[in-house]
Amino acid sequence: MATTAAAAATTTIGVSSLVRTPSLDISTRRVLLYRFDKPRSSSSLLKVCGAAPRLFVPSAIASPNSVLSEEAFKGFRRLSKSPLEEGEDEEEEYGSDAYNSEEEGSGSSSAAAGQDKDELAIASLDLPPQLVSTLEKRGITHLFPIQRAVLLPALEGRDIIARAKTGTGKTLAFGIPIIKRLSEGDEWQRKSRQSGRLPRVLVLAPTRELARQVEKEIKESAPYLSTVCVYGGVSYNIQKNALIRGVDVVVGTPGRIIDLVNENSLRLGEVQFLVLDEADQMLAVGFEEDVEVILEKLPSERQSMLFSATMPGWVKKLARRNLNDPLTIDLVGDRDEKLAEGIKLYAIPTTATSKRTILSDLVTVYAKGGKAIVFTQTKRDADEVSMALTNSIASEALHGDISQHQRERTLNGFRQGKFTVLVATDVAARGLDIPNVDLIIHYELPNDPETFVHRSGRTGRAGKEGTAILMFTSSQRRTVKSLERDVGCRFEFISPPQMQEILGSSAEQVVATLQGVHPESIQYFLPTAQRLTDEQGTQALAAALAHLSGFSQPPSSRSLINHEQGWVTLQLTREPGYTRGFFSARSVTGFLSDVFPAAADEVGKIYLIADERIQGAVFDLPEDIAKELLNKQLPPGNSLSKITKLPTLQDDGPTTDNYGRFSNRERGYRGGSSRDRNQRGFRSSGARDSNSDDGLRRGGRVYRTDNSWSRSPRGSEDDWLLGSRRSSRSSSYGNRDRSFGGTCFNCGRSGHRASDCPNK
Ligand SMILES: Nc1ncnc2c1ncn2[C@@H]1O[C@H](COP(=O)(O)OP(=O)(O)OP(=O)(O)O)[C@@H](O)[C@H]1O
Repeated sequence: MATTAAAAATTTIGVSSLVRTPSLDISTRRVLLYRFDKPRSSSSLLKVCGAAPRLFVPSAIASPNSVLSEEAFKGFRRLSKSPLEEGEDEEEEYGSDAYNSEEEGSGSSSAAAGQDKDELAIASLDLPPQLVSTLEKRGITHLFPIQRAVLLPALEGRDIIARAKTGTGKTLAFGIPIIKRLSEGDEWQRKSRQSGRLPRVLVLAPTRELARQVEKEIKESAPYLSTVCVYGGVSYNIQKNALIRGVDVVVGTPGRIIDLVNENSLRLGEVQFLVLDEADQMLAVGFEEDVEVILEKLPSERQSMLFSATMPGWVKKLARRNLNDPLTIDLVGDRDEKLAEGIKLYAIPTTATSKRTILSDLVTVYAKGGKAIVFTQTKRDADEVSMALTNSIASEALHGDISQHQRERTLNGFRQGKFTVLVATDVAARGLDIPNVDLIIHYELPNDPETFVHRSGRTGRAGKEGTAILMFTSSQRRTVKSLERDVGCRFEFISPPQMQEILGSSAEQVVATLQGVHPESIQYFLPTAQRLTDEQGTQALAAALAHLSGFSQPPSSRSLINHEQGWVTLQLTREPGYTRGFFSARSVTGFLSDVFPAAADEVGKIYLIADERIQGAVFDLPEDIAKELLNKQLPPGNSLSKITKLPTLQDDGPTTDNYGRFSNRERGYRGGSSRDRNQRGFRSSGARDSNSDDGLRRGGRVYRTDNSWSRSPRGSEDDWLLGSRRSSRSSSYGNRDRSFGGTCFNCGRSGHRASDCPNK
């Protein structure tokens, strides 16, 4: 048997020799650190990695003797396909182009690359032909690194603890060896025909969606096995009937499995393979007790594989108690970037009021009509954000309060492209494998680095490219930096898309949609189109594009500072000779009072330009006021202009809107204003609601202290009280305990507030 032979070929070496062996170290680094340039095809993971990973990193709970199965893997291929590799019956078995054994020894790099790739070719492994063919039909022809790393030890029957980046094929990493082992031998032939047979494989998943996905992956790879998925929220009957008919693989969530076990519909006495998928998430969603109960009911003679992104104490304990001398396979590493290659990361500063407007612009510009998932912290946010988006972009919410039936309909609709934006909470979207998601938006900061990795990992799957954007407020800037450190990634900081970009992307999306219009429909419109073109030329087509893009009316201007509609950002610069003392925010308000008092009254945030050679500031004004101001005669030495791009601004360090000492921070709510805010271009529901919501939801987020991530001790809904009290204390009164990172308005020096200024 290939398995036995492979086991015999296994080389066992100690950890220290692994670490000391430079060639091994180098090749592993190649796997872990290689960056994608522009991988596009599903096999690009292989192209990029070249060789399979070589290092199994033992953890505290792993065997001290980790196994280097490189040689064994080669042995597995050689033994399984010896005629090919030894040059016997080559033509007869595989045809002349199946494998060029001469190239193997040529030493040319292309030959080496070919060899690496061939090494991973699924067809050249000793797997059941049916499995090879179903995988091939799904475009799966070569093993991904985690699949290669797991294959041999799993076939040897080792218990395994494994970690790999998101979307890199963990399901088939355990799926392929288990399917192979289930499908071989006389016992299988006999058992596969028995009705009422008991499951030999149990896969535990933390969420229904993940369980469904694992079921799908196994069913599609091995349709000849009976795979049943059991999870809560749907009727028991269908699941029970399937179990009664006889089953090979049960995939499910712990709660429903226990229910079925307790009423004797599911008997676990013949389970030979246990898989714990996303074990750390079992803890996060409160399944730890259920998992422990299920494990106690399993036969002790079995093989167990545990996949987990992190190793919290409970998972370690679980592994210690239930796994037998496990081999740890870690393809992530602690110091390397934990995100799959090919995911471009951006971070964008926002404010509570501008978030929703920016969100739809980000989707327009960065998803370019493709699929996007927006992550929120709470179910209510998911509903509200989805509702707000629906005005401009087809979108649906996914969270735990939505019935299982509707959740499945929503996911199918998203998969099929019936709508393009899914707004989801973390639990609902964990582990989802939706092909071709182009964009992930973290509308709210994730609770911890792992959640960030999992959210972002919904894009850039199976070697494809993707984009993830983190939205944050100025008070969260430090958390963003910590996230970079913890995840080992770098964000590119971006500004909200400019109107020109939004218009351009909207038009491109319309053009893409036009390609889907049926030629027969087009025929009906040709005469009118011809007439319009004759009369107006390209103007007619541009009008149609503008209308279809949702811009029948010219777009209203937007602030570059907080992106609110109906506001514009102006830049004031002053020649040095005309400045009395330091140029400060006070200088701006003084200037406005002199030139146009209404502008001084309405001015929004003021930021000083961070260029020592320029004395200047940028600030927001309502569009109509700005227009009037720009027509005023200015005092000598001052110049004022409407800008389309923000210059670099001085430290926005204060957690408060401190520049607003001279500004109208609460302008959306300020009583006593004589002006009608809606006329001013406020998005009447958008701006106001989003502000209050975000205030409400501020809790439940992580309060990061001492560089550690911690969930607030209280539940997310009432947590905001704690959070908002904290934040209101710091925003209204300033948090004097913290060092102040901004610039004093009085003397212009940094490090203290104007109220504490020694020169006041
Ligand atoms: N060898 C392969 N070649 C091509 N595609 C593959 C291969 N293995 C898996 N895939 C595909 O890659 C996608 C991601 O796989 P999978 O969902 O197992 O990833 P994962 O590592 O479990 O991700 P997550 O951690 O996010 O749950 C799936 O659509 C799967 O069918």
